[in-house]
Amino acid sequence: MTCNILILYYSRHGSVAALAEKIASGVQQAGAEAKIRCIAGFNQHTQPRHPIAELAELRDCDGLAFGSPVRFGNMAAEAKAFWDNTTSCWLKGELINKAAGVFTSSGSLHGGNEANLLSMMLPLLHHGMLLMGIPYSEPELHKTQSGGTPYGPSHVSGMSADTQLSVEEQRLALAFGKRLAQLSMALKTKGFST
Ligand SMILES: Cc1cc2nc3c(=O)[nH]c(=O)nc-3n(C[C@H](O)[C@H](O)[C@H](O)COP(=O)(O)O)c2cc1C
Repeated sequence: MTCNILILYYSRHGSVAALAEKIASGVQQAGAEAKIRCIAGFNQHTQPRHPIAELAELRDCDGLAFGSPVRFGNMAAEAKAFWDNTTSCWLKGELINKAAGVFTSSGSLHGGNEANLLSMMLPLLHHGMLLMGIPYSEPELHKTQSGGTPYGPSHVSGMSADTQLSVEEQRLALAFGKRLAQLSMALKTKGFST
């Protein structure tokens, strides 16, 4: 049985995209298929790093990782606009009982990355998704001096918008991807997710 995990993100400068790629590696290590798709910018003139997401890809996924940078303590407007266009999906309950988690990147350590992760969960809860994060059995959660939270993977990009992830941020993103894939496979095998 194949299990498709959609890694859906918005990123302007590449930090959230770098986390998406690490999460995809974790998904693949767990034996599931990782599909990375980005949300288009409102004024996008450059070629996106990954294909633009289609609503059908959201409908068809078995599990979802959703990423956005922090914008004034909240998700980017582009990411919010994507969810505001998912009413047809919500009306049919197409995401109910599918596993999901969130990831982010912020400029500063206390610039709202945890608040953003929590608020990014709200549309997923309205869609009936089953949210997961990162357990403290992951040793890097105790050690990280930058990103990586129990609410989901994160990166602190600093004033220079550095897209290089720390070792701990990378390992936590990988562990999150693996856990999301394992949970999605278990839900699908048991027939709990549709
Ligand atoms: C309009 C705007 C608002 C932002 N607000 C915050 C913020 O509230 N807290 C923070 O730490 N960083 C903030 N940032 C910085 C971004 O979250 C940070 O650079 C992030 O790593 C960008 O991710 P990306 O490289 O995937 O685009 C903001 C950036 C912009 C452009």
